[in-house]
Amino acid sequence: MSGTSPALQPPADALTPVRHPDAPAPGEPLGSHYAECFGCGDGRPHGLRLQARAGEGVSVTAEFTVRPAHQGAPGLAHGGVLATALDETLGSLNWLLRTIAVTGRLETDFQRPVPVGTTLHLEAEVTAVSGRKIYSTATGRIGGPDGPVAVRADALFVEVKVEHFVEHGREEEIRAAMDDPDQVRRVRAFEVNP
Ligand SMILES: CCCCCCCC(=O)SCCNC(=O)CCNC(=O)[C@H](O)C(C)(C)COP(=O)(O)OP(=O)(O)OC[C@H]1O[C@@H](n2cnc3c(N)ncnc32)[C@H](O)[C@@H]1OP(=O)(O)O
Repeated sequence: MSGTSPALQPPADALTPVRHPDAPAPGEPLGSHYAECFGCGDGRPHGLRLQARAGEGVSVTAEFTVRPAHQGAPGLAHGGVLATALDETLGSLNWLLRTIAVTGRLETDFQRPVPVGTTLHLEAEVTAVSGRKIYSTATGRIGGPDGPVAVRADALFVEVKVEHFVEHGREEEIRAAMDDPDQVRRVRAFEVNP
């Protein structure tokens, strides 16, 4: 069964998303936005280490290989981990818009089981923008980029100011990210428009 709730239907006057002029070229890897990110960082031993690259328009592709630490049932990926892979891929679209945004709603369909050792081939795109609301959709395929869809999601990201992280994040991590001498890493940690 699949379907999208009314909260994820863009309003009739929603705008077509616009790729930021400084967005990485299609095919270019986006790299991790934050080393400690469970979705894409190298600093988390059991993290997903998802690798995303820019696509055409406001779209990305990404891969994530399911490891034993990601199991739910024996030999199968945990559904929450798969939702994380979708969320991370969708979140990386922010870098093409150069908008700071967080997931407000994520609706996921799990259509096929995903065994350990499988590489999930993900694609995501922004479909519409309305004020602070960013509507997007993603699929995860197995067996190759053109293989059958195993998981899919529709999402609503909501634009926030950098204060969202500063006010709500634990101080020690915020401080460490803010004090990073590497300007690019500092900017990417919060996906802030430089
Ligand atoms: C740096 C990038 C990292 C990327 C990592 C991957 C992405 C993530 O996992 S982010 C982490 C998970 N997400 C979060 O922690 C977000 C927690 N939630 C919040 O902080 C708030 O609820 C937040 C910011 C989403 C919205 O709050 P607020 O800023 O007060 O906005 P609010 O006025 O309530 O809503 C704005 C609009 O969005 C809509 N909206 C907000 N939440 C939802 C929702 N869950 N479903 C549908 N619509 C929603 C509202 O209806 C409103 O619409 P309209 O403008 O038409 O009235």
